[in-house]
Amino acid sequence: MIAVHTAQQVREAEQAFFAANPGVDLMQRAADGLAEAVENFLEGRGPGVDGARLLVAVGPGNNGGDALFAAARLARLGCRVELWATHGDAHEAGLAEAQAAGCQQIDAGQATTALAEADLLLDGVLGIGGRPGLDAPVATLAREARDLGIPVVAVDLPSGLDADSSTPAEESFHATLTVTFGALKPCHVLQPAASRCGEVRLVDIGLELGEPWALAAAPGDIAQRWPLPGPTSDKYSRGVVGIDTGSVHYPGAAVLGTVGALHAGAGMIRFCGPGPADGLIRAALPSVTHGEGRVQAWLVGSGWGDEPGDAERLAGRLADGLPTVVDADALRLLPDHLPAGCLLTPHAGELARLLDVEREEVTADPIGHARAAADRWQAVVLLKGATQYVVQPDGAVWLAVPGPHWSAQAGSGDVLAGICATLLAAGLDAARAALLGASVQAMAARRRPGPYPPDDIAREVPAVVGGFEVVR
Ligand SMILES: NC(=O)C1=CN([C@@H]2O[C@H](COP(=O)(O)OP(=O)(O)OC[C@H]3O[C@@H](n4cnc5c(N)ncnc54)[C@H](O)[C@@H]3O)[C@@H](O)[C@H]2O)[C@@H](O)CC1
Ligand SMILES: [K+]
Repeated sequence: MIAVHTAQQVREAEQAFFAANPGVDLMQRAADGLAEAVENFLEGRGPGVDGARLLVAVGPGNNGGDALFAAARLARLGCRVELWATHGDAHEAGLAEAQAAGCQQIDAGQATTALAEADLLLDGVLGIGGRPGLDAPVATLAREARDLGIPVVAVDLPSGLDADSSTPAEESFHATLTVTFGALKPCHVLQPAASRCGEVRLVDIGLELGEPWALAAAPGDIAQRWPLPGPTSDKYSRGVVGIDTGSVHYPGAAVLGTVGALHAGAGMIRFCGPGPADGLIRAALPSVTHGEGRVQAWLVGSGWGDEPGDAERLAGRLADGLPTVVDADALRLLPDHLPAGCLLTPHAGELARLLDVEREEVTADPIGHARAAADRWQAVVLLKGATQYVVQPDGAVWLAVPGPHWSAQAGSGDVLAGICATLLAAGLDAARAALLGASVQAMAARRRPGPYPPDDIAREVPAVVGGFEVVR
């Protein structure tokens, strides 16, 4: 799992480092890592470092300082470097060093001309001390770089972003590569801000960071944690999933959830939903059984619509006291108390309704709202979207492996709820079920980028899971 820390946590670690190591200059470590990353980028992209033309946008703080010391190193390696101090002031020692190494200082007007001929724009305008958004001349440069297709390497984070927020300001740089120091910050991993960062490279500058703000899963984490069958496995030990989803109006959601549960490796599925879906599942998925019986976890809510008797339908399933995935329409009907080990799977709109707030409030602070729901219902919340947040009642946050943007389509959530129910039935706790379920669906979608329907992506899950056995 990859640790994510807030800007404040990084600042505190920096202060502690300076107190313990008074003679060490962290900016030089950052500049070393940054220069090396730019060098690799130029080598990988064709022009190479010798003779490459760099435009460096330098802000007033230490982010600009990092950029200036790195620029000096790159100039000494043969780059032709032009510097624009975007706010007049620039890190004094850094500027002196860059000029001594042969970097040329230019003004705003010259920066536009220099950009057109640059192989790369180094964005050292603002880092973790930046307020969101860009002043007009810098915003213009950022836009021109995009229009001209000039690659941007961002120092620490693309200027204009708030380090701690998933929501990007309208004006920011759009980086091809972001070179960050000490730790990943929320903007590097949370969509849609993360899409402004491009590839993210972390440079270790020796900071000692405490408890992370969140942990982000990588594919290897999922491979290590996925429950695989062994020589003593049978259908009961692998887990029996009870599915009570679908309605007269929405039978498809029930089919999709059942497809998801089956392709994630359920030992057995008992489908207990109403008529139309039951018939469709009988025809399409012959291994699914039908009717009541012993199960180890329930999946409820997907495709229920708004029917009289839904509250009783939910209460009846929760009365079993089993771990339950509560999805979609059942989220509107939550009682005050849920059995231990339940998983709520709202998207932003459903979470907003659950908490009686506007959807925009949830998208502005997804984690805060997911925490509020997890605390109120003492259940794990999987908040779905471009970033999938797994939030536990104690406030801990995990981030699932991200998927391609193609996954944003009707039916993905139904499949995901089915995958999670299989993992609950296999005995995983709700947080692990959510993390693994959301991640494996994303990994399956990554195998088939394109507008494939969610059931096609579900049918890709066995190949991903089969690969876990090989890795372990
Ligand atoms: N904290 C750390 O551990 C380390 C920080 N380093 C670098 O230092 C950076 C942080 O430096 P600073 O704290 O000096 O902050 P920044 O360099 O991010 O920016 C602060 C300056 O920009 C001005 N400013 C903020 N928002 C603005 C806006 N929207 N438009 C115009 N001006 C704005 C502020 O008034 C201040 O003068 C990091 O991002 C990183 O690049 C590295 O040198 C290594 C270690
Ligand atoms: K920056």
